[in-house]
Amino acid sequence: MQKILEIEDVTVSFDGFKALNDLNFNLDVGELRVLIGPNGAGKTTFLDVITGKTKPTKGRVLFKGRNLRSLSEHQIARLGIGRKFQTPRVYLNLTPRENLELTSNRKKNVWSTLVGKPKNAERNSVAGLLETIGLSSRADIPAGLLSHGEKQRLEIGMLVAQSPDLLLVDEPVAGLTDEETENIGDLLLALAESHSILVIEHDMEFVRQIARKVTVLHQGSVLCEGNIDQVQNDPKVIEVYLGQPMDDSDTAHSLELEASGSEL
Ligand SMILES: Nc1ncnc2c1ncn2[C@@H]1O[C@H](COP(=O)(O)OP(=O)(O)OP(=O)(O)O)[C@@H](O)[C@H]1O
Repeated sequence: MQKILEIEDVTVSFDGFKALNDLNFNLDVGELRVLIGPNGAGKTTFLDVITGKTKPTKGRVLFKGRNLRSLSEHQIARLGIGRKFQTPRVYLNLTPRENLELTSNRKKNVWSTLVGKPKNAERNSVAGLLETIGLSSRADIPAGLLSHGEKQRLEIGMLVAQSPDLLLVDEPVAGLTDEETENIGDLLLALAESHSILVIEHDMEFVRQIARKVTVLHQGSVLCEGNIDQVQNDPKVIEVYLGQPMDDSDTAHSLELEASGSEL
């Protein structure tokens, strides 16, 4: 299977503290993977080394076989990596349609004339995207009037409008209702048919909805990888989530694991 992302022995040190520690990770082309781990496990740093925001102290990050070492964040984004941050960043006074047009146009000016693929362009047309993200009937109202979940879907649409090959999605369902959470899950599953996707998420019910394979990060390394049942029943994972002194948010994470029906 062809790899879209290869992380080889990556360490990131901050003043001697290893936020990532000899990390190895691969993502297949077309795969949808979920990354979980307790607070401070290195999840954000993991995304930062992929986007080039942080450079590895040691090791290599390859995207489509290309070493990203000497590339800037901007160059890496143009190679086809799109990142969605936790809080939606949409233009609230513009409509969803205008938000999507703006993102598509910006890309067109800069880049798509060079790499434009008609099929993708068609799929990513604004009308098609509005349908994909379930906002066709809300396309022409100010985005400020959308619910939090709808804004999240709009921002995912804006990301897709830039035609990335790899989508990095950071905690997309934090603070959403159950129904909105399920909508986001369905959207990511639909996008997974034509993209490689890496999602960071704590909500285990959501992880169960979308994940085929889960990677657990702990102290900057991969602790365990497998399907959701394998991961939730792995003694090492149980220990990490429940066997250590925890702050409040760690407790919240472990409770989510419990609530999801595992044997924890
Ligand atoms: N710029 C930095 N300088 C020093 N330490 C850092 C820096 N960035 C991250 N760290 C440390 O590295 C560790 C991993 O942080 P990171 O934010 O990647 O974890 P995380 O898994 O995303 O956690 P959370 O779930 O709380 O967001 C933490 O202990 C953090 O304090």
